[in-house]
Amino acid sequence: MPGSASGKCSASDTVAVFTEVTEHDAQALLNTLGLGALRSLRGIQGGIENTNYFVDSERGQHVLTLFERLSFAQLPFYLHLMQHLAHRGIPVPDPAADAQGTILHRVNGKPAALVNRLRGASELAPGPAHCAAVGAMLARMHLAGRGYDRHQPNLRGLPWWNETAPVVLPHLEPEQAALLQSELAYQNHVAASAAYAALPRGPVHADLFRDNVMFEQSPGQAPVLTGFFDFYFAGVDTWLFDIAVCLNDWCIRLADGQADDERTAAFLQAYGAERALTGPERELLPAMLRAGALRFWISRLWDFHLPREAALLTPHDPGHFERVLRARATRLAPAFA
Ligand SMILES: Nc1ncnc2c1ncn2[C@@H]1O[C@H](COP(=O)(O)OP(=O)(O)OP(=O)(O)O)[C@@H](O)[C@H]1O
Ligand SMILES: N[C@@H](CCO)C(=O)O
Repeated sequence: MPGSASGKCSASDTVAVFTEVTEHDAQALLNTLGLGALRSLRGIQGGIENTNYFVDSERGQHVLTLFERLSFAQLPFYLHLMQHLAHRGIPVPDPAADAQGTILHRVNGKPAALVNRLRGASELAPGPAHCAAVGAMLARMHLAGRGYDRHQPNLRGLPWWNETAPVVLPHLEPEQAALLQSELAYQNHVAASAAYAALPRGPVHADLFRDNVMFEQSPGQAPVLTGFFDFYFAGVDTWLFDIAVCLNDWCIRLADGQADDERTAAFLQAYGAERALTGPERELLPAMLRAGALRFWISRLWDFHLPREAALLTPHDPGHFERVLRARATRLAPAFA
């Protein structure tokens, strides 16, 4: 298949990279990590960026990821962040270390990590209780990220929007191009403001959509958040940007891109109970909601019009985030809890 000598096609006969891992390869890694005998190994077909396997060992249930795009040089920031957060009680996958403390490994020539498997499942139709759980855990994660000593900017931040907008603009209708250019100009203006400079910042997830959170749910009980995962767009940015990305997914009606007030209030109230927003954060929330929509509109346009080889089973709909941006640009800020 194109782009992956060792790859095979997924069930949907697409060209996403998927590297075969044998039981022998998996056992060798488990030996390195002191995790005992392999009990089972099963490929996960869901992902579009990486090769993922469920691995059961004598010591527990894990997920093995072979990174198809990220390099050995890029990965330590993400993996050590996950370790830092996990060791501070945030439910995120904790990369298993060998006797020397190494958490980035090599399997079939690819960079690889083995993490604990989170219990539960994603909730793709969240209610206020799910949004509250995500808001509270996001605030706890931000606070737990203080003191993380590696630095990598959000690689999908303002400089990337400025670089990528000219690449996608030729593919847009004039009215869409005007919206993109005016919003970009506005975001450059916001980023140069004193209020923006005063925003608290640190490591952020930056892609905490519904499909990157797990819950366990029993009938009649409140949902229990069992983990955040897929940290491979994380970087150092404003905490408010992370909040905006979440509000734009968890608290939006997917049908029309409009905010859902009840879910928004639940999210913000729960976040604020763990960490009160500062004055500049309250001031800039409407601008950052627009920034969060712009970020995913641009990346989806880029994926849609300039698909990379061996990626993207189904490009996400860029029109959704165009609608979210239009809605955010014409609506007043959400009420604060
Ligand atoms: N630590 C984990 N615990 C439980 N399940 C996991 C874990 N990591 C990944 N998964 C499962 O594997 C699937 C694919 O993982 P992930 O979303 O990270 O794939 P990806 O190809 O890296 O990224 P994406 O498709 O989101 O761009 C997830 O939807 C989830 O079901
Ligand atoms: N969450 C992104 C996909 C990349 O993880 C999107 O919905 O466009």
